Amino acid sequence: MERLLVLVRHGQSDWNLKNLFTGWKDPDLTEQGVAEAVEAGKKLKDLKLSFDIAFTSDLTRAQHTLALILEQLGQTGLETLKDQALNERDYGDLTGMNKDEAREKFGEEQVHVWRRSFDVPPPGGESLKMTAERVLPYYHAEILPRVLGGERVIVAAHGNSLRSLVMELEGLTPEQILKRELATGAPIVYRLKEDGSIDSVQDLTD
Ligand SMILES: O=C(O)[C@@H](CO)OP(=O)(O)O
Repeated sequence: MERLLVLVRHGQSDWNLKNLFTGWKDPDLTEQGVAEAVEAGKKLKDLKLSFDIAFTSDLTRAQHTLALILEQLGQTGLETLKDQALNERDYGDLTGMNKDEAREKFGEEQVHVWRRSFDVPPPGGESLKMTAERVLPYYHAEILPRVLGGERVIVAAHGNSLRSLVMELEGLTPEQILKRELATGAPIVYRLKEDGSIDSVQDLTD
């Protein structure tokens, strides 16, 4: 049995381009983001992958990325489950703020802690730990059983919701996940063992 799980972060969004904290805000993809999603679809097609079910968040940039990938695969209309459990981490009061301006205002170190520490939430928002506390129960209840049951699964979501999933899958420590960045539009292809641990991983980042 194949037990295929592909994770892909959405392509560049309008707010990625403008360098704004995005979180639960809902900007669409830029032209470059569209191109990245199409490229992701082509890479999966080159590997001759196809899927039985897709999961995505409640946010446009992830849904749009998934739609463009499925188009490349000739799988438009694939059964897709959308859930806000897979949304980006909520950036709270930082949402909409320019990341460079935030560094000037609060200091480089503080902003880095808010962006990449495991358990320090940005003011009014979610830490990676809090994000994991909603992503992982959803993963274990809805996604993993499908993979273990032999359905080929693709998940299109966000930098931090996927980092929390990668942390669990790859067994990374809070220190290791701090340094793990996910590129926009770069699929990671996992094949899992019967117990849900990783059999093989192929990162399709250029
Ligand atoms: O703004 C955001 O929502 C995220 C993802 O783009 O940013 P960061 O890289 O700071 O986690």
